[in-house]
Amino acid sequence: MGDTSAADAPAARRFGRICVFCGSNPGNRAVFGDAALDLGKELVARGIDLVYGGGSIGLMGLIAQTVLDGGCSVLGVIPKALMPLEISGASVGEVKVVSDMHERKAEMARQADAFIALPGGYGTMEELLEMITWSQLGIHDKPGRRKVLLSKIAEI
Ligand SMILES: CC(C)=CCNc1ncnc2c1ncn2[C@@H]1O[C@H](COP(=O)(O)O)[C@@H](O)[C@H]1O
Repeated sequence: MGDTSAADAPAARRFGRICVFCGSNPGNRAVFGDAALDLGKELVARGIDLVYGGGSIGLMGLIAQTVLDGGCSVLGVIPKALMPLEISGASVGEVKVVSDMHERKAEMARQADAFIALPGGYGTMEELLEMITWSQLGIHDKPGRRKVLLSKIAEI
């Protein structure tokens, strides 16, 4: 009794901030948007902050707005060149502008304790696979604590 292992600790204590990769489009089925909303609400319920690709459109915008509205912090990481393409209107939460895609992924990985992929297109798959291979190569700086969580991926 009283000896709580890390595996038994509440999620909020194990994962302060989670990186979510997801589509820059809403997709062609309502279930994709539902999944983004559900995950956003779940992060809020567990007091977990979000790091994501910084877009205000598609599933990215949906989950970011849900987490922000729920009172958790949102950090978007986006290359300057992509801002006109992926931010429409106001940005969501704090936005960190980086120089390119490689720096974006590195910064997202640095800021996150774990990764989740929601439905998305080729960009989402590329990001997720890179995080998995970095883990395989030991590039993640806390390999024992980092986890890759694979959710549903669908081409949208
Ligand atoms: C220049 C270069 C190294 C390209 C490699 N390809 C990529 N690397 C990293 N993120 C990407 C790449 N292609 C798209 N993304 C990002 O992945 C996110 C989701 O894209 P998608 O809707 O799933 O499609 C978008 O923010 C998009 O900017």
